[in-house]
Amino acid sequence: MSKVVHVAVGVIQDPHNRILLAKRPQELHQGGKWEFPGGKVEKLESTAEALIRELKEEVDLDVLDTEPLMEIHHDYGDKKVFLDIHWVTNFKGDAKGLEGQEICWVAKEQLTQYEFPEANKAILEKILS
Ligand SMILES: Nc1nc2c([nH]c(=O)n2[C@H]2C[C@H](O)[C@@H](COP(=O)(O)OP(=O)(O)OP(=O)(O)O)O2)c(=O)[nH]1
Ligand SMILES: [Mg+2]
Repeated sequence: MSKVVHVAVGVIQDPHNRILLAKRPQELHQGGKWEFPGGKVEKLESTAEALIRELKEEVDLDVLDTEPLMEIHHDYGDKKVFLDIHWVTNFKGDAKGLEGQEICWVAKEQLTQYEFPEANKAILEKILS
């Protein structure tokens, strides 16, 4: 039995109600698909700490405040994930793809035009409800 990867995920919303998406590098798990920025929670780290660290590392944003949105368990067959998803509506800075990844701010009603990993279906439903 492979163990579950605990991932902190941020649904980052700007004052124009746009959401930040990042493209997963092709060579990674679920590569080429769009994701909400985030990454693995490390040992001895809380989800909030992981989210703050990952969003700084990946998109250069300083998270000021987060709010729990939902939790998703998903089995991709080759990998099991536990996504701990938070709203991020209070942050500082201008988003940049610091790891060379493509990023974009997308109006909520345009989100359905992007290809996401399977686990994200439930997140999309929640955001759009
Ligand atoms: N960040 C993020 N990950 C997601 C989303 N949806 C989804 O299924 N995932 C999955 C894909 C990956 O298996 C995992 C994210 O882990 P990660 O980004 O830290 O790991 P990685 O693939 O970069 O792997 P590694 O090289 O760092 O070990 O969660 C999402 O919206 N955002
Ligand atoms: Mg990541």
